[in-house]
Amino acid sequence: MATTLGPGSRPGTAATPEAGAAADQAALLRVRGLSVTYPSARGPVPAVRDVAFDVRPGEILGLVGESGSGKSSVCTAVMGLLPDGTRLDADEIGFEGRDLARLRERDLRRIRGRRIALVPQQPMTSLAPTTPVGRQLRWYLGDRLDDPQLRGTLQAIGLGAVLDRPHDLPGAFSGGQLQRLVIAIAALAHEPALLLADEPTTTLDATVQAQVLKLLLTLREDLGLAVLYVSHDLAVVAQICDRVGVMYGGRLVETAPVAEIFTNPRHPYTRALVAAMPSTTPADQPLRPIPGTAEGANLLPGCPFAPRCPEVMDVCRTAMPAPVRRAAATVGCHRSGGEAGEAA
Ligand SMILES: Nc1ncnc2c1ncn2[C@@H]1O[C@H](COP(=O)(O)OP(=O)(O)OP(=O)(O)O)[C@@H](O)[C@H]1O
Repeated sequence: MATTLGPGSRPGTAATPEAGAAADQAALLRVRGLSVTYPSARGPVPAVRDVAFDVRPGEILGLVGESGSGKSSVCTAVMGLLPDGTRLDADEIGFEGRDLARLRERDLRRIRGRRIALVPQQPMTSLAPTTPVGRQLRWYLGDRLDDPQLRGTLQAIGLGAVLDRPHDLPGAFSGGQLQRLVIAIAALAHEPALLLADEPTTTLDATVQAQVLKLLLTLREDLGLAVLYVSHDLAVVAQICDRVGVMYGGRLVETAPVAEIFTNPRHPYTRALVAAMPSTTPADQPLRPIPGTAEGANLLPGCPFAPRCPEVMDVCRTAMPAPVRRAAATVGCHRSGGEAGEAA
């Protein structure tokens, strides 16, 4: 697609990832020491534990992991939308020169939706079900909706049906159309620097999913948007991400450029995840699911993957390995990370 979405060009991506301090300084979002603990009748639930990562301008960072690994909680923490009573600890949630972990709600509200926008799993959670779509578009885009160039853009990203039927309610459109509408509103209303997309294609079939992924790539290309893309599906992440963070039991066990996740996975959990993908399994061989379950992994004092790890050592059960930088990757593993790496 032509670059028609708006002014500004893509300010650079992590296609060639840098390691070390230079990369840290270039971060748009810089998360350090992030922990999220929910209260529950059975005691505190440590959902995210001492997580650190960067999202660089114009970069798409995937956050993958199985259900319950803490991906959504990371997004909710960054947005400052954790439920009341939840404990948030963070050395830093740095974004455009401010520490979101230390901002008052009033100041966070000015950033939410404007500089950081959220694309939810279910588009209907951010649309008003009884208000025609045309009116909702106008709420967010105002008079810009009459601009032929913007209308052309909306057409080009597959929202022609929404423009042609402005009086219809959201329920009259397909899930894929509504998800594109929500993404367009999130990206075009204020032109944020960062989009948090939490499993935005989970409920869509493969063809529509591909259209939504293409839209995100277009927005990144044309507006320079950075995206934190949450998914349990490594195959989806492979299609759009520059780098991938792998979560397990509330920990970020590995972060690496997307190609390395597939060709040179360093953490045993990442290796098991890649081996379990249908696309990496020859057609005549059965899938290789990871034995055991992740139940209770977030409560373990050592590496959360230790009980299922084929390479486990005694130390893995008692001490969480410190993340170590190895080339462009960061890995937290006593066996794979500890040899010649540099402390991350
Ligand atoms: N509001 C809450 N109160 C108590 N526990 C919660 C709450 N929200 C999430 N959790 C727990 O925190 C852990 C992490 O949940 P989270 O939703 O962040 O994981 P996830 O990786 O995004 O999972 P999914 O892919 O299923 O959304 C889980 O054990 C979950 O049950």
